[in-house]
Amino acid sequence: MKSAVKAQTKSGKKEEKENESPKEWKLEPEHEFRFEVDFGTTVKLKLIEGTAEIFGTEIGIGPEYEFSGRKVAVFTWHGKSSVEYLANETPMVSYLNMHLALEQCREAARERGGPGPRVMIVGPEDVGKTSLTKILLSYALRQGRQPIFVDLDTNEASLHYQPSFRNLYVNKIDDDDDTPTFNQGTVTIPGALTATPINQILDVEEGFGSSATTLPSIGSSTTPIVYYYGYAEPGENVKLYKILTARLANTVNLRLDQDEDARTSGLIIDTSGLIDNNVGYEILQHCIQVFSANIIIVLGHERLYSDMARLYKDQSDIKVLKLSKSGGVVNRDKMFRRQSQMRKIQEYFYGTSKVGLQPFNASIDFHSLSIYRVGFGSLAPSSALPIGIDRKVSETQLVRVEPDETLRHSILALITTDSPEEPALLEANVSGFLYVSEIDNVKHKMTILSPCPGRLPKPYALIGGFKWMEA
Ligand SMILES: Nc1ncnc2c1ncn2[C@@H]1O[C@H](COP(=O)(O)OP(=O)(O)OP(=O)(O)O)[C@@H](O)[C@H]1O
Repeated sequence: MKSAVKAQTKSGKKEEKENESPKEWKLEPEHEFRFEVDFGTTVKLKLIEGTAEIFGTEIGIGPEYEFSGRKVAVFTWHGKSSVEYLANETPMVSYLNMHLALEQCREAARERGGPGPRVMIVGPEDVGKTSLTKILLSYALRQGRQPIFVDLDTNEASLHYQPSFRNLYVNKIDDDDDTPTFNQGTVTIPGALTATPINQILDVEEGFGSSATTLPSIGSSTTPIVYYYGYAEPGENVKLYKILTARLANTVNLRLDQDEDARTSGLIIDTSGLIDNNVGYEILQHCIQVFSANIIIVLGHERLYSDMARLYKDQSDIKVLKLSKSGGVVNRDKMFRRQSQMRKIQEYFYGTSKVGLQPFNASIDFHSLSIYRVGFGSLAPSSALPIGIDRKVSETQLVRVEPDETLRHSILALITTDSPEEPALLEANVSGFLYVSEIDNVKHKMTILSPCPGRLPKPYALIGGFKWMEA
């Protein structure tokens, strides 16, 4: 069988004119067609014949897929042709073998009724951790599994749901079983720690999500779980990051107790690229422990692999494995990362080019929303902390933020708690995000952009370090 793809570039924000004629590529078996698309440029891609996949998700023959601000690989297992400028050295066979090994663990788990593999993917920045996560999740899904995707990379918001259904504020937390829910049909933003049961095909254009029309009901076991850390880097507030990841792990375990398919399918955990052997290792070991990860895949880093293998050599229940980085993985500079973060926030409120959303502006009184920042640490040097508060305590100290000019352009995470006390506030799950567009100090009002109209569900919000400007 022959696989052929056609790609066409479109650029120029204003005219949106198609400025390149389509090109056609034919892929040999186990070859990859790689391309990078800048922000402001769009590449349309179409599979003409054969079979192909993008980070594990199959693309169909016929439809046009659009990419902007993305770095993409189209891979085929079956193609046949002789075009030598397509990449033929890909580690996809080793990724498939990894998947097959995980499948064996899942099958054994199903027979025993026990837990499936809890896989954590670790490595430095830009080695393809998120891409491997997508591939393993997609392959598992294609075999009828329902793994939970845990995203501990606060730099990115990989979770992307086609927001065809928006009813954020009816988000409910069932106090009895302590399983917070995050409504389907939303995207999360950078700074969030999330766990999402993957039971629908991943969206090839956006990375994660679903364009399926059948969405599970609110509060079902398939809705994502979201906590707000508020910063891009786990090292920014290590104590808070550890508290929230432990909390997320606990909630995931509760979810798994109730859902046999997810339990036997296991977890795939994507991590941040922080691997320095000081706080990076401390955080990794903490995450391995709280999620009871039993398969650690080290991607593209020999030293990290040998350190991890040494650290867990006496724990026979934990396997440390290594896989190589794909030659196609692209380094993203600070600017590109920042643009990706801003785009995710934009999409949270306004949707994507395919599924647009209409957020709502509202003017609310200062006193109708209590905003808290976690930690003095990120705000002030030790010498500037209030007397009697040391930095360790201050990292998780809740500080009430009085609205003023500095709040303008901030992102707020609305949390579902009835109590303004620690730890309820600190560890509450997120029901949605708001953007503060204006502050009126005279009238004591702020203008917020909200994904849905009406009253705020709970009057508490957390603020982190993210600022955004409406384009
Ligand atoms: N085989 C490939 N061909 C082309 N591009 C790729 C390939 N694999 C990954 N990429 C791209 O390279 C970039 C980095 O990959 P990815 O996000 O998977 O790395 P990461 O290790 O998760 O990075 P970080 O930890 O910094 O978030 C992404 O833009 C991704 O789309």
